[in-house]
Amino acid sequence: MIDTWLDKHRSLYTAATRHDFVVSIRDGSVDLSSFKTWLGQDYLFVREFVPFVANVLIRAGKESGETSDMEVVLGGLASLNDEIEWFKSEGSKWGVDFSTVVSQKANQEYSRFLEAMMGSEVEYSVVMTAFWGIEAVYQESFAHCLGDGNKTPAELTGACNRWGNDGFRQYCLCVKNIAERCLENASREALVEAEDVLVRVLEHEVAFWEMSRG
Ligand SMILES: Cc1ncc(CNC=O)c(N)n1
Repeated sequence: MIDTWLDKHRSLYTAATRHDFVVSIRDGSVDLSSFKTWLGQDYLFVREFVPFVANVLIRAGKESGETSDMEVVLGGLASLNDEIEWFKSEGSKWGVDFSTVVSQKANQEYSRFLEAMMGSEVEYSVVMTAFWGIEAVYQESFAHCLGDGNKTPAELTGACNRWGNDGFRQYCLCVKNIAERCLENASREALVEAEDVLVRVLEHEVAFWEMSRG
């Protein structure tokens, strides 16, 4: 199901996973002020993403019928704990003071979307599809920066490894499998909604990368 949707929305998926900012990290031409802007905004995003994932965790425990779903999501939540610590150390490395960073419009809109996804009327299959999309865009984007022939600056490989590593890729595949299993049993209405939510995630991710332009 998900691969069919990605094929249908291929140009949007490519825009989200091969954005100029990501390509500039890979080819080494990245503007460091763009990187700092992204770092500050992403730190704020991740703080909003934690309650969303916690909500997914609760639903995985109650609604999934598969004990392994909860373990997969718990793994994701645990890595967000490390991630917040990583952001703090990157913030001091780059001289970005998160306490003064103001959430930009694209970030606020993404947060509002995450909040809407936490409503009990949103089906588990739809939430899982959104969750997969959010994680997969970062995995694909940063793995690209580590791929053959990259000229990624050494000081940025930490960021790329965080989401581009093989463990994160495996975790995204687990989330995708959960979403696919849920979509197999979903109603026609839920399928329409899940596709729409996936498209909106991709649009939010493109707008998020766009903030790095300053
Ligand atoms: C805007 C955005 N999308 C996805 C991720 C990846 N998930 C958790 O870190 C992220 N950090 N930021």
